[in-house]
Amino acid sequence: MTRIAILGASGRMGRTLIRLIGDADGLTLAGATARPGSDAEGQDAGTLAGCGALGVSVSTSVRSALAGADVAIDFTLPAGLPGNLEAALTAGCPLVIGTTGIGAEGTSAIDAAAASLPIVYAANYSSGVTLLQQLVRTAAAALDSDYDVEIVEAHHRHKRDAPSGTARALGQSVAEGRGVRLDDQAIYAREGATGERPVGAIGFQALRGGDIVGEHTVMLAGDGERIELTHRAGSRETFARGALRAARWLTAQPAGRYDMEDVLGLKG
Ligand SMILES: NC(=O)C1=CN([C@@H]2O[C@H](COP(=O)(O)OP(=O)(O)OC[C@H]3O[C@@H](n4cnc5c(N)ncnc54)[C@H](OP(=O)(O)O)[C@@H]3O)[C@@H](O)[C@H]2O)C=CC1
Ligand SMILES: O=C(O)C1=N[C@H](C(=O)O)C[C@H](O)C1
Repeated sequence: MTRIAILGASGRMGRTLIRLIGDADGLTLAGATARPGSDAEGQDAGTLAGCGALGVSVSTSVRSALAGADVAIDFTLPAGLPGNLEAALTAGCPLVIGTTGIGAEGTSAIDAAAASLPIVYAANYSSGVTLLQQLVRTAAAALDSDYDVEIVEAHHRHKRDAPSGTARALGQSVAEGRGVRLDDQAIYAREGATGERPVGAIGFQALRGGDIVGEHTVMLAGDGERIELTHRAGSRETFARGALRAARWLTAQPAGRYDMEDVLGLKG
């Protein structure tokens, strides 16, 4: 039995994860957290998730939620990351992190913690997007900068970061395929007299509206043709299933930072 703590239990992803844990063989909910001051504090995590009581109260103490957990899954917001990392390090609890918008500082903090803790970080836990990253790397390596790359993403109206973590990761795949640095090529906004498109630029466009779960298209536009590689998530369960798969896998790994390609065994 793998005992899992969910950090961000009151959120859209947290509640989806708890429902799946409630239904899964071999997984049990060991702890659950919400933001300090949250209305969810003290409620049964299963009741909150809509799958019936599981006997685990939502806590605002990450430390107490990790006591008795084999692994924790963090889908909170960037402000929650430092405290979650600190508590996981103190408890020696492996951590699967899905929070996006964490910036360079958050990435460095994850790298530092991964020196002594097994951590999986992925901006998108779906198998489809993990494969898409590989396809995009291959396409970008095969087609030179005569093909202009634009990455378009669409998400629900509640999303707080833009472009999405997945769009940034796909931009990183393009950069790796082309042997360039994403920071040198990224264009995140266009308005007014922009001038012509710079050769080799990697453009990003973010759409927000309604209940769109998450859609990403990488367009490679050349003269007379264009390729579009698209992933559409129809349900948050696709991310949650991937994160649970990562959690099971992580309990058997040594300290280090891993991604979803490691979990799925896609690295050569
Ligand atoms: N990697 C992936 O595959 C995916 C990543 N995501 C990312 O996961 C994150 C969560 O998404 P989603 O579930 O939609 O977001 P929600 O806003 O629905 O949930 C956020 C959760 O984090 C808690 N929280 C907010 N601020 C803090 C804080 N400062 N400290 C501790 N906990 C906090 C909230 O508690 P409260 O309810 O009390 O405010 C809530 O439980 C986002 O960054 C999103 O981009 C989303 C889907 C897939
Ligand atoms: O906030 C979301 O909802 C999602 N966030 C992730 C991201 O920023 O890429 C993954 C997914 O697209 C849903």
